[in-house]
Amino acid sequence: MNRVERHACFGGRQEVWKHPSAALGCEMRFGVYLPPAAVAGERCPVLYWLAGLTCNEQTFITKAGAQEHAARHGLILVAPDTSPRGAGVPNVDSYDLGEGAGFYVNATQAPWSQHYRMQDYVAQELPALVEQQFPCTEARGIFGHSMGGHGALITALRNPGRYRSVSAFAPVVAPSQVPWGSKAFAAYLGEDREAWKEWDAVELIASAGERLPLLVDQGDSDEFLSKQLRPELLEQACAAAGHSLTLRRHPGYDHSYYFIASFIGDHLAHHAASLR
Ligand SMILES: N[C@@H](CCC(=O)N[C@@H](CS)C(=O)NCC(=O)O)C(=O)O
Repeated sequence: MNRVERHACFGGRQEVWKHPSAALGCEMRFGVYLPPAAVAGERCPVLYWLAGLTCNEQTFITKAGAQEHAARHGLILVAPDTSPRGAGVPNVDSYDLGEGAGFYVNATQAPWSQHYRMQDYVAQELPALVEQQFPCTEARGIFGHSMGGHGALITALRNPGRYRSVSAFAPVVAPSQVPWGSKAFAAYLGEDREAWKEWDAVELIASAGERLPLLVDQGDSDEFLSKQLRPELLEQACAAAGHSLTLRRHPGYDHSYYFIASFIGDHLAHHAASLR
């Protein structure tokens, strides 16, 4: 594993690392923010951010403004890329499939199945690397945006006991029922919709093995709200299952990182309350 960037930031350090990924079969990069406590050698909890379509490991670290809050709470932030990339990795000329659009699933269909194993990467391989390299406690949280909000929800729901906290900004809550998710799942998982259920938060909520309370923020001027995000489906699923959900709808906010930056402090506080 090699460090490719290092910047002083709010008394701690923002870094970017690259490493060969066995799960994905390519080189991957991730951003890691080390709060002042971690720089001083104290073990800190780790909060994982999963970004949305078209993003990479730079998007969150340059746009969300999370470092100031992570410094205060003593949280390590880890922000991976959104898909495998590079020579030999299948891709198509489309912003919502292939590179930048891994959807945090393990693909089962050719040509995707050899490299597109983002669930194994974010839930297993990356935490193992991070916990080896940086001063971490065993407390993990996970959050994300849009496709990455979907990723955070399903990763927490599929791995009971692995995370202590979860939240999302404008998540794709029911990929099986919306165009982005249907397109990606048909390609990565095949046409059998039964196989999609284990990668769909609204489906997973009913039989969740653990009921971590969910914090979800959603802008009501989000251009993807009614077609792709559909938070009311998560509301209904949580009500039916007795799963705690705080869904906050914010008038005037869109889908961008300006929205994320406006409420990122609340999410860091939500995670710190469970992780510290
Ligand atoms: N209209 C966008 C659709 C994709 C999009 O909105 N991506 C969101 C996540 S789903 C994002 O965070 N984009 C990167 C950014 O805002 O920096 C595009 O084609 O780039």
